Amino acid sequence: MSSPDGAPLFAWQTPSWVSLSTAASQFHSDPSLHLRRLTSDATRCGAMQASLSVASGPGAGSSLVYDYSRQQVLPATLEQLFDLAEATGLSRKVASMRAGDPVNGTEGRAVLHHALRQPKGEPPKGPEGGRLGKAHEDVHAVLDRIEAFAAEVRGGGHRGATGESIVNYVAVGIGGSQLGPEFVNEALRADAEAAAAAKGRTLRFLANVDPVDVHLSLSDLDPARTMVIVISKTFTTAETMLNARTAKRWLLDGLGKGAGEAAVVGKHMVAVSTALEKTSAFGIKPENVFGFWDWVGGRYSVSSAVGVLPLSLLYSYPVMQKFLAGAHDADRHFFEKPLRQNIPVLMGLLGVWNSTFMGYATRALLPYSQALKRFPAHIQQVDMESNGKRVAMDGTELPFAAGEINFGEPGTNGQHSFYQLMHQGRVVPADFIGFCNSQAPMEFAGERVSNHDELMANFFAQPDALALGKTLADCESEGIPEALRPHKVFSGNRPSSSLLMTRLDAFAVGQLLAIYEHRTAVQGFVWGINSFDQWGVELGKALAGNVRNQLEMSRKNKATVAGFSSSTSSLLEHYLASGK
Ligand SMILES: O=P(O)(O)OC[C@H]1O[C@](O)(CO)[C@@H](O)[C@@H]1O
Repeated sequence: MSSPDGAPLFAWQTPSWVSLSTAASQFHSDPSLHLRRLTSDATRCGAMQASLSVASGPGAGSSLVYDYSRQQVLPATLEQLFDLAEATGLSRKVASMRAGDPVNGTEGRAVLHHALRQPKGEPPKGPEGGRLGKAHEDVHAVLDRIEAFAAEVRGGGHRGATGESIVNYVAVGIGGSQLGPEFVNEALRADAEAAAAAKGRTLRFLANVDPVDVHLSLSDLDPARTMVIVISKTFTTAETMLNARTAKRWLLDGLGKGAGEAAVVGKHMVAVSTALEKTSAFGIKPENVFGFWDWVGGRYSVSSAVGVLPLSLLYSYPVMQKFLAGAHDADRHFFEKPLRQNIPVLMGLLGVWNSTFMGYATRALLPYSQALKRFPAHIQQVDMESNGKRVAMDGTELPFAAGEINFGEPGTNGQHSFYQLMHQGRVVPADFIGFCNSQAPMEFAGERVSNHDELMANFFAQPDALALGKTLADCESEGIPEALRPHKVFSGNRPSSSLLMTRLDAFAVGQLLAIYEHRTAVQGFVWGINSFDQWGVELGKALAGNVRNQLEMSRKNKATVAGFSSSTSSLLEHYLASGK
């Protein structure tokens, strides 16, 4: 992006930025732009939907409707957002990412998580075919190995050191090496096909270095029937490495005496990493290591071996192939649909509108599906680690706050928790996600139980409660006592979008993942930041290293606490004096 004289042009220097700022002021000051009025316009609402239908393959017959008519936008606002997208080179940047250019500038890396989902035998075409072709071959070489390994373990060909079949899998990893796989695991637990394939097997996630997490993950498992999967892109993450060493000791303690260390590690420990020399140094055999590549960011890695290996052990490889097919379906939609019908683009532009122009810093992810209970946590990392940045691609300080604060819980649980604030306190734009069919429909004595309809009644009602509100006049006409009326008024005009999908199966989980991954990229591209690095996590890690050394020295040699801020020194002294 550059100005006529060739100088770089930042998003905030474009004419669309100025017109969007003006439009936002109007939305905040003009009562005629209240959502109560905007949503009464059926033509406007009808135009504010985009969809994705699947005609054939594993997702055949499913569809996804994205309704954004309850966003505080007019058709003209949307046009201004598309102008901003054009002025900031969104389509060019998306094409660059697809082609494998190093769009992660500070690390000089390509960003190709979409290549992880490209179907076998269909290498990406185009001028970059050579580079992408190699990535495609590498991806499928690993997927083929996962398919064979999962079949071997699940079929009893690969047994433990004492000859028992391995039915428990403990995935040791943190951040992107845990949250994505955990979300997909939860999403499929009640899916009939996945649940049948997982019968008699368990998958747990050990992330926290807290010994309580280690205890809860391992203590009731039989090591003879357990496989530990160490998942770490870098194989240096302090928490994961410590937990991996602890898990190794737990296995050796339980099995090592008869079987010997090499047999125990060889049969019970596998790894997923890009750092193959480090996995060897840890003692994991090369044939038990499943690789991925520096062009897969940790938070974008669930469709690599990071997610596909542990979830194939639990649910079988064919189930995970459906997940990858769903993600690929949404990738194609993102790369090929025009901006105005493109769901991740619409979501991303509305995210920019709400956070940057309307001033709403927070957004809620509200799946009306218990199976998606870990989806908000996963997207929280995808989005906040990607877009929580302070400078533009070239290092220029941003004159606005990029990124959004993401949080969420499944409905209807959240309604009994934080929705009060969303209805009468702060404005929190929300994404409602619902399904036309339940994963677990219930019937007793031939009679359909209405739980899913009850759940979905809330999915449909809440966006209107937020948008339309309830006026003082409504309260009067309901005969509410005067003193109570102000407390029962809902100002409304609170934006949300609704995503309605046919069903939640492995294919749909893949679609949902890819849509939200791409939404985050869109926002980063428009803001002009690098959504694919994460330097902001480094400082805390370095300081923890200093504290770790101090604790060791103080415990061993009674060394006095030195070199910290006075607040930390005082707390450390208290910790050392009071803890064991
Ligand atoms: O997979 P690794 O290298 O252990 O990293 C785990 C997580 O740590 C982070 O680097 C942040 O600390 C994330 O980006 C990443 O997902």
